[in-house]
Amino acid sequence: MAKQILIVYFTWSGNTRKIANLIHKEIGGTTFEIQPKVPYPSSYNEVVAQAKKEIQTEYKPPLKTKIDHIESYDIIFVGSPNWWSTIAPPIATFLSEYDLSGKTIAPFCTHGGGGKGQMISDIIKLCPKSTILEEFVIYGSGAGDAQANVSQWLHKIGITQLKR
Ligand SMILES: Cc1cc2nc3c(=O)[nH]c(=O)nc-3n(C[C@H](O)[C@H](O)[C@H](O)COP(=O)(O)O)c2cc1C
Repeated sequence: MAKQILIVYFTWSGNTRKIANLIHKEIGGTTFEIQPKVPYPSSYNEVVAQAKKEIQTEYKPPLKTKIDHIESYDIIFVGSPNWWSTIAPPIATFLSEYDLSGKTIAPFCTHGGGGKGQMISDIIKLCPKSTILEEFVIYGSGAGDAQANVSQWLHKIGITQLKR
């Protein structure tokens, strides 16, 4: 039976959504944009300050909506922008709230020059019982033109299931 694929991501300015859409274009599956119950401010300075506080205190913001039947998915793509060298807090909430043990996680991230930072080790910490595949990392503003890179990565990690 075909593996069930879920593509979960958080985005503040749209870059990570672009990668999620490119993954979906290649392999299909279900996409889900994680949103916190209380939206982040739209001002850059304000969101940077709020994110710093949340990350320092390991705050996990409540999420707006629940994902139904997470147990039915085998492979979960998890996308986040690099926020203060780690995953955005709503992604930390997602990884903590759902039981992802035994599942395969394919992380992807966009950044503003700092690369993946500690994002992958932080994902591993929150999902000790999942198999974490090699990550996809890209500079944020290049996200829209990344189809070839995304395709190459999907082949490398062996997920090439076609949309049906
Ligand atoms: C609150 C905040 C913190 C950020 N911290 C970092 C950082 O530590 N390192 C980095 O390379 N980029 C950082 N960035 C830049 C984002 O990672 C980058 O612009 C990313 O592509 C944004 O993704 P999005 O459009 O999906 O929100 C930060 C951006 C924001 C808004």
